[in-house]
Amino acid sequence: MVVLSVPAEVTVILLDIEGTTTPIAFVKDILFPYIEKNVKEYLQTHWEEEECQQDVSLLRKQAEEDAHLDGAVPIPAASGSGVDDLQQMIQAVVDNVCWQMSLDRKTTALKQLQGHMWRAAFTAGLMKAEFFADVVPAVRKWREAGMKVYIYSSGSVEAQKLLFGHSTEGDILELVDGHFDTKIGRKVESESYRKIADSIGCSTNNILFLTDVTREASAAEEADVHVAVVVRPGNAGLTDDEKTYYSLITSFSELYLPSST
Ligand SMILES: CSCCC(=O)C(=O)COP(=O)(O)O
Ligand SMILES: [Mg+2]
Repeated sequence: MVVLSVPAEVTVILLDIEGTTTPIAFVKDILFPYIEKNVKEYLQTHWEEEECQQDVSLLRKQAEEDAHLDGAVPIPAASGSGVDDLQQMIQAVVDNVCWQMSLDRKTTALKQLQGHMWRAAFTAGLMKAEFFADVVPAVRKWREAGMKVYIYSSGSVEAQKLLFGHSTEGDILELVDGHFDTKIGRKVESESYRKIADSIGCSTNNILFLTDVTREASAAEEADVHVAVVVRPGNAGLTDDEKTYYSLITSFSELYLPSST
């Protein structure tokens, strides 16, 4: 078995979700289709609620920023009060959400709405989040060795908590010391990792970030965070240069903590 030694200065393990703790297939085949199938009905049912209106406002703001993009779907400002106007508005939001999802965009606006929609499905027991078999035993071991474990995902903090709270391994939320999403910054920007370190109260070089995406690994490394790229079934392939450059693991059990002999 390949073993990757965790540097002694590391006290925090920061985990990506999709492609790292959780199969991409779970996200692409279960979570995302749920949104596409239910978004219209969700908007029709919850439209008058404050939370839904905040989600729509954020999506509209994002749509304005995206106006220059090919195929972008605008969301008109709320105007008339007729039934037809409302249905047109809802359809514009649906089209915008589906357009963003077709590009697998990671905007805070899209992720916030998705998190709110998944709430009902997880709490009703309609969905359980999948984790790779090595994840929970490794996280338990790291914590026993004194490591802190945080999540940094493009999925909203609320969605992250749903996944960890309703998983095939049961409620494993207590295994996580804290959560970060794109509200702290995009995962491909190094400043986000500095802000995460500040928020945790450690130096960036006290953090080891595990992710499947090399652009994220590169941004973290630029901020002096230690990184390893996680290779899982179904993940995007890496170039030969990436395979040579990055420390690679295929299971969390390949991480060796000097303090946990
Ligand atoms: C945690 S919510 C479900 C997954 C998701 O929407 C997503 O964008 C995951 O991105 P990640 O940064 O975890 O690769
Ligand atoms: Mg990922």
